[in-house]
Amino acid sequence: MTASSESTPPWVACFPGTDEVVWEGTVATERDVADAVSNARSALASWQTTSVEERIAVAERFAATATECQDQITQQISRETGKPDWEAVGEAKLVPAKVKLAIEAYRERSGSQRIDLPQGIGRVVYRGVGVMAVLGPFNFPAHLPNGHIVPALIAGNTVVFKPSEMTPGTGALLAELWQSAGLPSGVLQIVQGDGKVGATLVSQAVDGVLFTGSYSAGCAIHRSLAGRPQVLLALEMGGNNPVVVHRANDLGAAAYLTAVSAFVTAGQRCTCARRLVLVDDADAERLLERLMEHCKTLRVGLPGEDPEPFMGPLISTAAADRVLDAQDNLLRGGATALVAAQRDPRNPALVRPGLIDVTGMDDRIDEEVFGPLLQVIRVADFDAAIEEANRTAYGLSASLLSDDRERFDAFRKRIRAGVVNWNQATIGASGRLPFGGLGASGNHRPSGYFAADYCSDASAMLESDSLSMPATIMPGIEIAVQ
Ligand SMILES: NC(=O)c1ccc[n+]([C@@H]2O[C@H](COP(=O)([O-])OP(=O)(O)OC[C@H]3O[C@@H](n4cnc5c(N)ncnc54)[C@H](O)[C@@H]3O)[C@@H](O)[C@H]2O)c1
Ligand SMILES: N[C@@H](CCC=O)C(=O)O
Repeated sequence: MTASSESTPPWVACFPGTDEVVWEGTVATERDVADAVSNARSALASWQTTSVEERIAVAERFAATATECQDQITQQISRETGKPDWEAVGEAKLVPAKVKLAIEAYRERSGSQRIDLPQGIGRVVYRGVGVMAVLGPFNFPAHLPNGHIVPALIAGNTVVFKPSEMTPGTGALLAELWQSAGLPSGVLQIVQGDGKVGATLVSQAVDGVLFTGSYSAGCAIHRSLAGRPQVLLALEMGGNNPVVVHRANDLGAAAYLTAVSAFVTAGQRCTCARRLVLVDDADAERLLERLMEHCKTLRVGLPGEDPEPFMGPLISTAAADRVLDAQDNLLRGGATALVAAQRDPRNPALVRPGLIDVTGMDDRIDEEVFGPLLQVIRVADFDAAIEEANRTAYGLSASLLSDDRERFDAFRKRIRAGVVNWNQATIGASGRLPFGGLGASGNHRPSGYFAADYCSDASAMLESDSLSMPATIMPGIEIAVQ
């Protein structure tokens, strides 16, 4: 299933912040990538013409295998990302769960329809788009690529998958599980390597590119596809997500949900809250006190530690450096640290969460800091809070924590985000709902329940089962006597 290669450069993945090798392999050459796409193209005709029930049967075997191998998936995720056990297990469980959801979504959204029309029988028939390139991120190395791969395979596409260069082993394991489930040869190809390998894959004759990752990489892919409108591009990118708290009676719950939104997965979820928007009153102070307490006390640590940490390390020392640099820039620009994010001495990729008041800054930069750093912005009233929440080119997730229904009605009508929550964290999106964002966060609601939509092409068919002259003949055509 892995594209073969003779003299490719080696690639190792390490446990975050260390030299401990957790996966060894090779980087795909241009030739490997071209071969993988060609193999996927050769496998397409036969996979597309198998019945959907046969494809679903393979997906269900994959789900069964992934359930049996839950421990192995958990360990690989944990070794490559440093996620605490509770979190790595949670992600491993999402792998088989996605299959059930994708089958339901396929049947509900891509099931053939018959419509009786005056001119004959109308049918809407769905078939796969073709060869799909899937580019995965590191933060959910199993769940997020799986969210593209499962619906794509069920719909009859073949796939060339490039996992994140930080988490190649989890990607390789997913491909092995499909192989064990009896997926025909060529239908899922895997190529390993960094963004350059991803760019080579996108430049090949693929029919679709299903991407989850950063805005900058998504833009690069978009640019590289200019002039190829026939290639479907589904982009799931980042966010600069706000939590607005106003008229919340239970400030303890508000502080807890805000901390979870901002710091789960060490702040490395696309849906993590980056900004906390507060109407500047006494409640705001009380909420911030509780939140500062969470920042100081929540457990940061490594997988396997007892008691179990809430959050693990960032993906690498470089990623931790970027978060701490971003904090330094904010502080230099006029922000105040309520609790400064700090590196933990045990591992250079471990960072304790930070809470920074940026209200006084003249010029706040609209960028996604992918780590445990929450920026507080105080405003005069609720109207200003919604305006502030919308002050971003992104639009992925947004939460309002409030007991006031009218406030939520105003919020949901005005907020620009694909995921809009009320008295819920910004994270923890349901797989039963569409997922994705507006603006710089992406398009097509990729992943989530609506992934079924871009994995299938709809054909409109008009059918009559016998050939005869229509009842009405168009003007200007003489019909010769038979
Ligand atoms: N919206 C979402 O659902 C979602 C989910 C997870 C992560 N993300 C975002 O992903 C980012 C973190 O993940 P990451 O660091 O792995 O992202 P990334 O953009 O660095 O990489 C994602 C994937 O794209 C590949 N890639 C990079 N440049 C490429 C190029 N020019 N052409 C083709 N492929 C290329 C990478 O090798 C990797 O496989 C954050 O911005 C986060 O918000 C978004
Ligand atoms: N589905 C995840 C986010 C995916 C991106 O990182 C959540 O909402 O918790």
